[in-house]
Amino acid sequence: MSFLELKNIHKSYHLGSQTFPVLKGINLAFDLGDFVSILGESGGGKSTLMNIIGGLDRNFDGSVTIKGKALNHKNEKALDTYRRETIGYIYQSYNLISHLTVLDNVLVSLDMTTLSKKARVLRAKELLARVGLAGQIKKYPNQLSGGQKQRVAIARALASDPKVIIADEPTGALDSENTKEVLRLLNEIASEGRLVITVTHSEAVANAGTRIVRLADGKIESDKRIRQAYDRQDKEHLSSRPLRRLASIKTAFKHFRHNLGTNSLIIFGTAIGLFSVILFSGLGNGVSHYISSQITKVANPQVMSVSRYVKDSDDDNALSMSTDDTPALSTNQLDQLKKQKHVAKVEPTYSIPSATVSYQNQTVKMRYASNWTAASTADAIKIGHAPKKAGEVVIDQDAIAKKLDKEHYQDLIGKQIQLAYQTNKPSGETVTVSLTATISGIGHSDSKGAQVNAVNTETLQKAMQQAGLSTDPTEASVKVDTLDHVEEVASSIDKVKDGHNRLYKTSTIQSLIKQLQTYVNIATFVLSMVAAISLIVSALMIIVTMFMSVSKRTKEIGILRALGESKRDIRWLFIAESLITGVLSATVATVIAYLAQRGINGVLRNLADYTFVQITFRNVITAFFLAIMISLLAALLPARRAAKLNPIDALSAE
Ligand SMILES: Nc1ncnc2c1ncn2[C@@H]1O[C@H](COP(=O)(O)OP(=O)(O)OP(=O)(O)O)[C@@H](O)[C@H]1O
Repeated sequence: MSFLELKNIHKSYHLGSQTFPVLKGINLAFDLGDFVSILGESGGGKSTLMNIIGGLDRNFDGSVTIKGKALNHKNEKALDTYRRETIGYIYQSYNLISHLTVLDNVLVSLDMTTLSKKARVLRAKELLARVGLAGQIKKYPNQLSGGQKQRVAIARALASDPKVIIADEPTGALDSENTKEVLRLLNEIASEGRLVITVTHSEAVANAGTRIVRLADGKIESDKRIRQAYDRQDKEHLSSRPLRRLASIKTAFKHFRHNLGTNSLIIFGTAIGLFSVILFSGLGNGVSHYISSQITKVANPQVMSVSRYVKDSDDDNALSMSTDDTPALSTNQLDQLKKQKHVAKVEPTYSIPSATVSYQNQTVKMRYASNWTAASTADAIKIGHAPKKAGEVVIDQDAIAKKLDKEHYQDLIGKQIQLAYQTNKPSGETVTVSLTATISGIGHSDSKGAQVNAVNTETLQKAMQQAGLSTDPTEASVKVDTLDHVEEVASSIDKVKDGHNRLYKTSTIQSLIKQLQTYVNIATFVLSMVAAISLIVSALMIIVTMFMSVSKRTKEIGILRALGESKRDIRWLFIAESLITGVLSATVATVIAYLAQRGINGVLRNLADYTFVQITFRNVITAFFLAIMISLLAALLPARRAAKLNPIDALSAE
């Protein structure tokens, strides 16, 4: 039994409806230790036969057997393994990978062996030293002479320790000196117990081997042994494995580096889209935090106001206030509110629409006042303290205090004022409520027009009672134990029923913040859409680049397939390159976004003492996620196309 046998091989090419038979029943048997030359006229089918022997061609009739076992040409994986383990190729045009160094060209094949990284590099260096290129390992193919290139190709063909070396016109492009060296090497390879099959036009080359097979008209014309075959030494063979993923990533990275100029532009273009996503999200964060901080300054978000629910009123509107027609909350109802889960405190809220303040001999009009509750913002009190004790009052700095004593308004603390206002009893009768209180603090609101005038609740209630008014409020302020429970408490109060009728209506400042934040989110979304469009452009850019890369690298794909890489390896090669582009783009985008954040915040700080752009870690992660998704999607089609290429067609690409 011979090592490799061709049995009744028939092969035809089809052009339209025409059939061109090229091989018409080839039967050949090859043994290890032989250096066989196949001679024949041009177009006689030599290369076609080599592609069949080498496991690149699957469409033929007949069979190829290795050690008596037929190769299954239908099984692509089996063919990948066959090429990887058994076959080494040497071509007339060298077919080295231009963006890899001499060493890396040899390592491509070694990356599909089970050797350790160190052993792979060592073997590659040994093989290159054997072909006389020890000093050239860092060079790129275009820095080598033709003879040197062919010697790299020989080293690469031997790298995975294959039993069969197929050499297609290996000396066709070489001068006589280099031809001699290559033939010496091929003989040496055969003498190691390998089978060397070479295709040639040259009688001189053929005569350097051990056996000459002549092809004519698609058949074997003659098969002559001219020298005894070398001794077969069936040595231990290097074992192979599918290509390491990391090796694909490394090759992708090397190609990426090789085209750094173009790739930098693509990265920059893609980064612009990602940068806008990060920056706009950061701006959205900053603005919504700004809005909530401004609102929190005016009111306490942990407190909600509750009034009686009136049908047909514009309920659920966070900004709506109770009106004169709203029924009052009874003491029992205030108790009911206090019993709700997570409620910390319930206080009645009274608003005084217009009052007069008298101090010594002066009288000043007070546009608005209320009682002091948890909803009042302690932040607004600039001098003194809140009117928490009976008989205390806080007055507004500009509207009242400065009018009473322009120069020394601070000295008003501790002084007594009289406050009076008129209101209607339910019967329609007008009454005057008046009280005397000590100024405990002077307030100043940050929001324009708002006045900080507040009377101690107990004091106001007493004055109301004296005027014959009920102290049942139309509104109550309900303080919740923690901010997280505000929504929950509001919805449970809204659900309280008296029989079938809903009793209360809540209004939380949190819903106002939420409402405003919705606007900010909408604005951020619109900006993100703009960013998304530039991301789509970026994705298209990557797709086009990848397609261009596939057509530029068609030959490389053929070479890698011939070396035994599978379709999956090829697909992964392009996906890896696209992913590298995506991840680097996201990195560049993050750096630019942080720089822009610094610049913009620096400028805006002059307008308001606030950091408006607040890029979070989550924004950055989102950008990376988007970049990875985009590059994966962009690589999908080109990578598929690359993987689908027929290795023979790919190899013959210019
Ligand atoms: N993909 C193809 N489609 C159609 N015809 C093809 C194809 N490949 C090769 N042929 C034809 O098959 C025949 C054999 O081609 P092949 O390349 O095997 O010949 P060869 O003996 O290697 O020639 P040369 O010595 O010139 O390289 C030629 O007539 C060629 O035109």
